[in-house]
Amino acid sequence: MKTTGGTDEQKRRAAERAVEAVEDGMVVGLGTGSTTAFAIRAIGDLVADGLDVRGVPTSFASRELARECGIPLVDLDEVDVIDLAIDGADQVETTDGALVKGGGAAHAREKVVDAFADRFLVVADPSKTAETLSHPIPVEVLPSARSTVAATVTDLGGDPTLRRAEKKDGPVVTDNGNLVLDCDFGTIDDPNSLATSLSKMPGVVEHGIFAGLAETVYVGTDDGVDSIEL
Ligand SMILES: O=C[C@H](O)[C@H](O)[C@H](O)COP(=O)(O)O
Repeated sequence: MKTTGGTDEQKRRAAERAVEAVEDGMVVGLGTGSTTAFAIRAIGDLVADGLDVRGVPTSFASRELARECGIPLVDLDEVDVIDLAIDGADQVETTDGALVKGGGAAHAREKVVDAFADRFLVVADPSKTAETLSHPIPVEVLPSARSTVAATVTDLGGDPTLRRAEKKDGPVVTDNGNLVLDCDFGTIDDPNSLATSLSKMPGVVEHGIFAGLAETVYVGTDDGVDSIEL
């Protein structure tokens, strides 16, 4: 399910470029995933050198990593502002920066943090970029609404698949105690319209289309970083 085509070097370059925007005194949203992990480690190095920041984690995994890296943490409801959020993506539309997120099932908390942040920087590698979105959309659903949401997604032209756990029998259960339907809509010509339709479905907690939120996408390459300004 997750796109893993990029190299660690590409991910690290993108992440470290984004971390250049972190300044003393900031509250920083800490996304989830293998690319953002490089950013969290880089912020941890800066904290060890004396940088004063507080991080708002977006998942159990990002909280755990940030703790290991020595980053002081705060909960979202303890802050009035998030100055900057850094987060990865499963697919990035290069024309207007719409994203698909949630390959790690963290998109519900990520969307709250990324949308609330004054600046949202995306870190990615070239395997994530596309002219048009086509990655299946992760949809977090209340467990009791799994079948009704799946039926409505099918009516909308999508093909929903319950995300299965890899080292446990049964489904993936999110940090919020819900299930995930990966919904394949083929090529998505109008992400905003699909996002609106998914948001309206009773039982949907959050979907993985992040449209109109990112300020800049940093794409790490083999010899540098490409910036997509949005
Ligand atoms: O739920 C997970 C997040 O949305 C991740 O940011 C996304 O899946 C990208 O992760 P990675 O950098 O590991 O490809």
